[in-house]
Amino acid sequence: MRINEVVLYKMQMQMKNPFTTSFGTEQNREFLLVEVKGDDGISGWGEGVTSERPLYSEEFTLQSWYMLEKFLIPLVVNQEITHPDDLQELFKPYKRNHMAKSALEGAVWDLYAKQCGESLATSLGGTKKRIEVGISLGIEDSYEKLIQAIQEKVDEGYKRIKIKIKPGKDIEVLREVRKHFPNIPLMVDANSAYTLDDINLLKALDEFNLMMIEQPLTAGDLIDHAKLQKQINTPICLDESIHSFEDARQAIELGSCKIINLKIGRVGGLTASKRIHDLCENAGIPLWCGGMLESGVGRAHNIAVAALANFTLPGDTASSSRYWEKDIIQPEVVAKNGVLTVQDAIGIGYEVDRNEVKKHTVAKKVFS
Ligand SMILES: O=C(O)CCC(=O)C1=CC=C[C@@H](O)[C@@H]1C(=O)O
Ligand SMILES: [Mg+2]
Repeated sequence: MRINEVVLYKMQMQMKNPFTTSFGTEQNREFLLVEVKGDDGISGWGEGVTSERPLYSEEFTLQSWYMLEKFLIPLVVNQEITHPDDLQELFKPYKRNHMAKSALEGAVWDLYAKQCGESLATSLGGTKKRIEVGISLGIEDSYEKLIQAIQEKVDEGYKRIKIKIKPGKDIEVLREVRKHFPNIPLMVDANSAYTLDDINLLKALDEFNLMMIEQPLTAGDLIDHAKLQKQINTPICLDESIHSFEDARQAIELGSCKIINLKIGRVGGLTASKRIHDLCENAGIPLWCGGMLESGVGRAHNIAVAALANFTLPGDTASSSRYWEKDIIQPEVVAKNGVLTVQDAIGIGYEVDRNEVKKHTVAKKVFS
């Protein structure tokens, strides 16, 4: 497969509602799209899931743009690529920068699947045709608003509800939620807001019959999570501690978690995602696909990867309409009663709406 041209887009899209976590609030999403053009005018698309500020990890959009322009795109443009897996080796000399690598690698995977005449899910080895999804709710500023938001999403049929917690907004919030919703599948995401000094509070979470507690301790930590998991019944799910296959291998060996929230951008792309998937499948560690407030391109990639067999728990890939007045793909992603259908169409399975992309493009560069 020859990559004749690469187009880099910096996008700005206003989300319908602000999304607040323990480290900040986001509404005006600034992210990247990568388009790779092969022979016969076929394009592959990938999304860079950074934000304007390095709040989630050390990566941010301006830095990702530079990483792609200066180092990664030159390795790929005007090159023959035998298989998207080859990019792992090609990108190896450059450390981390996983979201930048994932944006370009994802576009090449989409092009590869289209040229093979199959869906991206199929190219990845995905077998599932339907995917159960949940929804991640940001921190609300009142109990009433949180209860109302949960009720709305339960009524829409989402298969699990994820709420954010942080010190001072945890036990009481969960008591209130469980008072209204004693039996819904419920999980919490702490986004690293706690330490082992909070052990008694973290033990108290066992009372709420949570599916899991996501990333309670420091980003990147495995040792303290392993100590914590031995002392609480609630399964720990890791997000910001799993940036690679190696992290996943060590987390499993140490017993740092019982579940992993896989994010394609965080681990450096679809090839790494497949490797982590296979490792976790063999170790009996279930996965679900996390979200980074993606546009439809990133959402499509998340659906494709969640078609792999060991993605057995509902992920965060909610409908496009939860985030955007109008998405940049057609058709939009629509979860029906908390279930998404994996597209049979080739590649990511959705058409990229070039007019919509143009409306939200604030910078663009063509490499050929
Ligand atoms: O895309 C979605 O709907 C999930 C959003 C979400 O929960 C997150 C987005 C980005 C960083 C995190 O704060 C958080 C997460 O931990 O998954
Ligand atoms: Mg998380």
